[in-house]
Amino acid sequence: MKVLFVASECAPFVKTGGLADVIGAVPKTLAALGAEVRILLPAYPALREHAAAADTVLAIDDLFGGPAALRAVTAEGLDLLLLDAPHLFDRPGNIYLGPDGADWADNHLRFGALCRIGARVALDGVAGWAPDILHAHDWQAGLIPVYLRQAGGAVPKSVVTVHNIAFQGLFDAAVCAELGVEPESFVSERAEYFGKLGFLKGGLACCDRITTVSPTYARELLTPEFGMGLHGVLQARSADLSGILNGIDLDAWDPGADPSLAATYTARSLKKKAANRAAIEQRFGLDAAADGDGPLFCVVSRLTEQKGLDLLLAVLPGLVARGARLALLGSGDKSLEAGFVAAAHRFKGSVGVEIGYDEPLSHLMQGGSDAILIPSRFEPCGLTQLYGLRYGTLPVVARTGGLADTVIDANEAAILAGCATGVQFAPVTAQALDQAIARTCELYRQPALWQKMMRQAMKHPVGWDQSARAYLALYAGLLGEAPAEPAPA
Ligand SMILES: Nc1ncnc2c1ncn2[C@@H]1O[C@H](COP(=O)(O)OP(=O)(O)O[C@H]2O[C@H](CO)[C@@H](O)[C@H](O)[C@H]2O)[C@@H](O)[C@H]1O
Repeated sequence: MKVLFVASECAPFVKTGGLADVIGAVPKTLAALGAEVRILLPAYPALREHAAAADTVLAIDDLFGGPAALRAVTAEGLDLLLLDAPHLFDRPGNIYLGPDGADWADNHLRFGALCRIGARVALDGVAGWAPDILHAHDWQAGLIPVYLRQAGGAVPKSVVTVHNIAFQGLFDAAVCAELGVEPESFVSERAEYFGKLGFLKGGLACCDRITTVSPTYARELLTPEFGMGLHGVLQARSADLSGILNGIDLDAWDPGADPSLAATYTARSLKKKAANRAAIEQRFGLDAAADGDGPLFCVVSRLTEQKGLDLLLAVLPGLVARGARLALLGSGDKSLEAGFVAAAHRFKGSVGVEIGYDEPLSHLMQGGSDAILIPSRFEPCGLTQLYGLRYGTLPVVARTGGLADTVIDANEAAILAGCATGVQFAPVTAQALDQAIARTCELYRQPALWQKMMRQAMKHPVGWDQSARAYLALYAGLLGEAPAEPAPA
């Protein structure tokens, strides 16, 4: 089975968030299960070297204002198709935002071009390779099913995965002509959304199947509270919508072999985590923990409304009063950044903050912290709690989306049954978060129980195997083939 992935980011080459981790990881497991996956990505500066070493498989004289080429290369075990269009993608800085912090003014052309070429590869194939399935991820690839519908005739089956419905790719109707979105597609049954062109809306309306990244979020998306204006579109297609939980790359995130850790460890050598904790204390200017102190919490996150970190700011005095400490790595919203920097001054020695994006440091934080805080208002799946589970860094999470699906709350029954892996709280309010932090501190003061939970967390299956099989079964269903073998229990 041949599958074309189309996305705007892919780890380890270019990453702003969890989408990149997924695109960089799941094709490897799909390949191990027998699928042939190619990933179509823009050739940003971070990929230029790979593009230069690649074979040119398609040349385009004019792609929305300049020449372009499609280049095929295998890198880091992934088969990439790089859309080399310097006028659209060869720019420094953030892949979505200009130096002023606003979206690049031509994002409709940049990702419209990605979609246009994605549709062309899906329809005509490239260098003798033609996909059976087109799998588009998030709004940046959302127009492909629209183009396929416009093409008519026999087109490959298409799947759209929603990683985050907060980003929808809405543009002025005037761009339709430039992008080749025909009037037949600019209707409310397809890509029109209240007078605008909606990349994601179009994808959701025109694809064969829709997935999102956890079963709970798949249900939440059907509600006005979580659907962010697209709940009606999703309700109309609810029979075609399912949630397939994200996994993580077990090689890239392995506490037993992680080169970013001060000391590697396994469930049998948990004491070694102390060396990582010491490295975090030094890096963040935190006082060393004394006997009887609370846990070291960490946060590794984009600082946005979604992640609920304003709530954490509100309850920080309580966290510190309980003898706990916090190390935060993140960037995003300027007022949240300023709030955490101010908190680090106010609670010097107990709260340490690094504003920025630092992949190796994010690993060290998982390796050395006791618990990871994720108070998200909504969370399609969330990956940092999965990294936390694998690293024995117990997740303290809002009961929403994939967080609800992956962390087993340490309530009395779960503790008795020996299956607790973290702490959940609801509703997503400062008060409930404060109580969850208090509960975590109580659990931490029972070392035997805490260690048991760490081991339990580290045993929780977080790899891709089961979910990759679910994607294969979905593809097979679309192609009318027998479903893949069920995942082993
Ligand atoms: N400052 C920083 N420095 C280093 N690393 C940082 C960082 N800030 C964040 N990261 C990393 O970025 C990734 C974030 O992934 P998440 O899945 O938690 O959220 P995100 O909202 O980006 O993804 C969206 O897509 C994914 C994928 O489907 C869904 O899991 C999720 O719910 C959805 O919101 C993690 O690998 C994390 O370690």
